[in-house]
Amino acid sequence: MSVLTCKDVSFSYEGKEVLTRVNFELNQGEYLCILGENGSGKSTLMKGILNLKKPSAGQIQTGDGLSQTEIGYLPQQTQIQRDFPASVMEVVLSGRLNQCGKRPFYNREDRKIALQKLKQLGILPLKGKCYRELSGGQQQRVLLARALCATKKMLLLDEPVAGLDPIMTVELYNIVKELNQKDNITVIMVSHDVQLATAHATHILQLGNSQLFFGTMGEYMNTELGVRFMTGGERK
Ligand SMILES: Nc1ncnc2c1ncn2[C@@H]1O[C@H](COP(=O)(O)OP(=O)(O)OP(=O)(O)O)[C@@H](O)[C@H]1O
Repeated sequence: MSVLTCKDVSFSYEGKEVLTRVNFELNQGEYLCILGENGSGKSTLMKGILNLKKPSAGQIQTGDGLSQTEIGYLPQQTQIQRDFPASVMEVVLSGRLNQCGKRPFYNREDRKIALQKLKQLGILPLKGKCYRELSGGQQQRVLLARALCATKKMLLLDEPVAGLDPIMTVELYNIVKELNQKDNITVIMVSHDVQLATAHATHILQLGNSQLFFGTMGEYMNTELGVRFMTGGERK
């Protein structure tokens, strides 16, 4: 049974369609990389999967025990978010907000999970530090720990390595690979960094305001589009 299904999904802003008829299914433990040029609809689809934007047509369904509120999300970071004046622990704990329901405070279980995720990502010693004083790579680990507080099943990552140096970039992709391969977390990632981002992907979805390709990585590399995109003939 699929964990996520997009059936004939389209999106519009102010009546203008920006993404047309997307169709794909993912199973638990798969790793999808969403590719496409600027403005091709990648972030819009991410918002749809997170239920932050309603499709203008079609349906997005979660299954196999996953609810839409249980998806961990690592958003694209803006400068304002980079300067967020909160402690690392506060940022990570905020990943538990959806699980709090009507409860207006974090409980012991929330704190236990936040500490586990900090430890898992090797950043426990940073827990009392101010988020805005961390390096870009440390900040992304904190945001990943926050996203993991929201889910055991599915992670959505929107440009997770933007602004990171090459070493931190490889480190972050390796962490995501481990979460996918060891913990069987389904991964959906948007990245500009085609070669590295797709290295561990099982599936590719390429958008160009409609669906240009969906299939396995192997199938993608057998298409002219795949070869052109992966070898740099077409950027982003
Ligand atoms: N809030 C909005 N209001 C109106 N149009 C929007 C809005 N957000 C996005 N769009 C338009 O929808 C289209 C798809 O945008 P989207 O951000 O999903 O693309 P993207 O593939 O994520 O781009 P990028 O790689 O630049 O982040 C673009 O033409 C964009 O201008």
